[in-house]
Amino acid sequence: MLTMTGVTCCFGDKAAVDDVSLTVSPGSFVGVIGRSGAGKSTLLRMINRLQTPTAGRIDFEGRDITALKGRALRAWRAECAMVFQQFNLVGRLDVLTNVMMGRLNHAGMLASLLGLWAEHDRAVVFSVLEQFEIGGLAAHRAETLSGGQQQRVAIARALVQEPRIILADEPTASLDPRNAIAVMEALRRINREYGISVICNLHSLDLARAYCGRLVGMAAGRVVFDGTPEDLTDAAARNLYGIEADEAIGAPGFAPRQATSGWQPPLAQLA
Ligand SMILES: Nc1ncnc2c1ncn2[C@@H]1O[C@H](COP(=O)(O)OP(=O)(O)OP(=O)(O)O)[C@@H](O)[C@H]1O
Repeated sequence: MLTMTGVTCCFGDKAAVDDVSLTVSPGSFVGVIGRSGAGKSTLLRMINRLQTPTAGRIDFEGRDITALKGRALRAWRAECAMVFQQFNLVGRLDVLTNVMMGRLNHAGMLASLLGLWAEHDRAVVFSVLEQFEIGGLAAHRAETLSGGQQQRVAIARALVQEPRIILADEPTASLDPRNAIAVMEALRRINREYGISVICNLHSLDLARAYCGRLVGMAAGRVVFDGTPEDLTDAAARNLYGIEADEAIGAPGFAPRQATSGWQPPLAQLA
């Protein structure tokens, strides 16, 4: 269970996130929605401590995340993997090496630097690449891939980290609708088949409604909506997005696809 209590983050005298209290149950798929500047990225970045809260407290299963330092903080970051809008891959390295970086915590730094990956780690990575239909790209340099493929590589890297939570910050923002759906399907698969919680900032309300079990709406740093996609009426959405409503609500081409995959074994059994 992830719990945020009275969490605030100020930049100068402006509160980007203002007194937010939220609880996220294990295995949830939560979409954080709201117009640009509402505080969505700052909220996610505080959970993995890329940003330090100015006030309040974040707890995960009895651990005070806000107080973590050094090795304990690094361990927490391995437990809550982050996926970014701009993928954050090393472009000149191949896909396999990029995804292997997600295993650093398991494989050890020296072995990783020398490329001495254990058979088990390689097997886990290849299995995940296959699941995301990018196995054939393992030897390709990351910078030669399309945006949608790069984002699936980034999600594969997050998954092989074996995190408890995946924090995805606008993972579809730079993708066309088809690739956006492929990326959301990858996140859904991680959530459903591995039971990993996903907290995902999304600008497209259609994607948020189609893929998230719970929507948290932010405005001016505060939580102003918290409910299921069904609870979010068009009027409430228009209120949330203000002048961005047409862009967020009306984005065409995001018809959800049904998940096609069956159950897969957890990572530990893949190799
Ligand atoms: N490092 C920073 N320094 C100063 N101000 C910041 C910083 N990061 C965010 N802000 C401000 O905090 C507010 C919230 O920003 P944030 O990026 O969290 O919003 P957002 O909802 O994710 O927006 P977007 O959808 O455009 O990414 C904005 O006014 C932004 O300008």
